[in-house]
Amino acid sequence: MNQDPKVIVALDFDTKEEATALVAQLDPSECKLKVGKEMFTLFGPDFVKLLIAKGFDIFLDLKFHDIPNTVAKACKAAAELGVWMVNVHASGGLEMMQKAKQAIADSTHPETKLIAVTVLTSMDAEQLAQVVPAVTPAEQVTKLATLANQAGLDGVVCSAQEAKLLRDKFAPDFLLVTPGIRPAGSDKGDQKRVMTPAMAMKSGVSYLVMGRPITQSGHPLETLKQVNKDIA
Ligand SMILES: O=C(O)c1cc(=O)[nH]c(=O)n1[C@@H]1O[C@H](COP(=O)(O)O)[C@@H](O)[C@H]1O
Repeated sequence: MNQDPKVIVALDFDTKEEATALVAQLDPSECKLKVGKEMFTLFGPDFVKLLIAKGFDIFLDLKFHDIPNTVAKACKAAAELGVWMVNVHASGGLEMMQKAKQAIADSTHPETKLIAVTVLTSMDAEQLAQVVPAVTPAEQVTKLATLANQAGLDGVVCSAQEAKLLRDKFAPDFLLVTPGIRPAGSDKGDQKRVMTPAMAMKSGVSYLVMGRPITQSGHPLETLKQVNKDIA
């Protein structure tokens, strides 16, 4: 029984029925689950609590980005739902991340992990240049991860392409959580900075976030089992 599965399945569905039909096939020893903006907006905290009650570790991916006071209170509220992990955007700044971390520490669930999104995996160099000039994705990821580390966060969301760089720079327990994971031959969709599951783990990633390659595969359970085998 694996107490700490490495795959986080992103539940990006617009009906509760589709999500629960998938979840019914899954076991908390095989994967964790991610609830993001779409499902949280549609179905709220009760949906999250239902998944927690089934024994899954839940990554509540709401990517908070606001003034420090607002983000701190939102992170406290998220932690007190009993989720395993919460995230903010590192570009919200050092003070925002420090206050968020402190709010979780002062909450009823201080063990909740807090990580920061660096550069979205859907952005390539060209798209990044439209918002932050004269910097490569790797440089920007490193800069924001350094800030998150300084703020005392548990880790970052980055692409697996930056994982080796960050793994060499930070302590082994600094979590690298990587979306943009695509098994060989699968559709990239809107993801730009991608890597296969096995390569990502070899690069020092802590957890793989996978949505469509599993949920839209037609046989999600088998796909998940194959990924778990590939990274074992
Ligand atoms: O924070 C995230 O989870 C996240 C950050 C990021 O940079 N890129 C990214 O794709 N995500 C999320 O990870 C999931 C990836 O899903 P797929 O592209 O379907 O595998 C989605 O739910 C995204 O919202």
